[in-house]
Amino acid sequence: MTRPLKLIQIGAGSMGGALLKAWAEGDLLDKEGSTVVDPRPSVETETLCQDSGIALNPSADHAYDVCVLAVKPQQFPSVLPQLSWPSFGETLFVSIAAGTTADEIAMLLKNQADSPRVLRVMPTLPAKVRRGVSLLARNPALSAEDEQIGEAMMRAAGEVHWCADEEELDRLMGVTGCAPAFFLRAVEGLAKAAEEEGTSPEAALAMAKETFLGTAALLDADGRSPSALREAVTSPGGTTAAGLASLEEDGFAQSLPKAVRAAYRRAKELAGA
Ligand SMILES: NC(=O)C1=CN([C@@H]2O[C@H](COP(=O)(O)OP(=O)(O)OC[C@H]3O[C@@H](n4cnc5c(N)ncnc54)[C@H](OP(=O)(O)O)[C@@H]3O)[C@@H](O)[C@H]2O)C=CC1
Ligand SMILES: O=C(O)[C@@H]1CCC=N1
Repeated sequence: MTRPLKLIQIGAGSMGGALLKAWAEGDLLDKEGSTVVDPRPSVETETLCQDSGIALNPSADHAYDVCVLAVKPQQFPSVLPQLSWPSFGETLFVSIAAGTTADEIAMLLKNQADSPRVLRVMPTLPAKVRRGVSLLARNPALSAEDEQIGEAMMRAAGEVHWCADEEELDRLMGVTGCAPAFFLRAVEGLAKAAEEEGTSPEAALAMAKETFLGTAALLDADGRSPSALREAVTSPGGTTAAGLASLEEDGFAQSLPKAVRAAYRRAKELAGA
């Protein structure tokens, strides 16, 4: 892939806005030839479009290399058939939605394009700072160039992992797409614990957040596995061992696999929503 991409993005909310920021900051896009559509764009999106030259809610039509579908899965049945850009002939559709399958999307787009090619991607919110992890699902309907384009887009926002198919993507989305919320829930929980011990809310959040960030930085820099680093924190017969034992008593070992399976079940429910 050598040429900058002309992109149209439908939806620039939480995740769409994060990806847009990563793409606008790099050299992946032909920004003057790209467009964002969102009926109520955030101030951040308005500013980003103004600064980068990306068009926001224009009335004029262009031809686009890629159309990113970034509305909620529940909005797909109403939004996709209404897309009114007639220049979708050769466009690759990239969906970031949980659950909704490539076949369902192609059906919803049947009035917009003949045999639409759909790549399903599951990004993560840290894409906003180019530290995302994106799952991409192989699809026999895609060409090698489609795969290259999809991979280049998601690499501009962090790491990529190709899944053999959509089923694998749905099974793994809890480990990637949802997991930032799981980690952040742990930060919230630790901050609450500090508050319960009499610390001010600001100091409680600061210590929980910095401990989380420091641990992530250590994991990144140190070279040891998470298990080895956990053991390095856990002095034999000490306080961490007591805390970990309490977590295990509460079923901690099972709770994350259970959460990943709950996300998968919800993805299946959202397919066809
Ligand atoms: N949030 C995340 O971390 C992740 C989300 N995803 C996927 O990303 C997608 C978007 O999720 P998220 O960003 O969280 O949701 P948001 O609700 O934040 O974003 C959706 C955006 O689409 C806008 N929108 C609604 N109708 C239209 C329309 N007709 N045309 C254009 N834009 C429209 C919404 O506007 P309004 O709010 O005014 O309705 C909103 O700004 C989902 O499919 C989700 O599964 C995937 C991975 C991670
Ligand atoms: O909650 C959701 O459904 C989306 C997909 C993964 C993260 N957020």
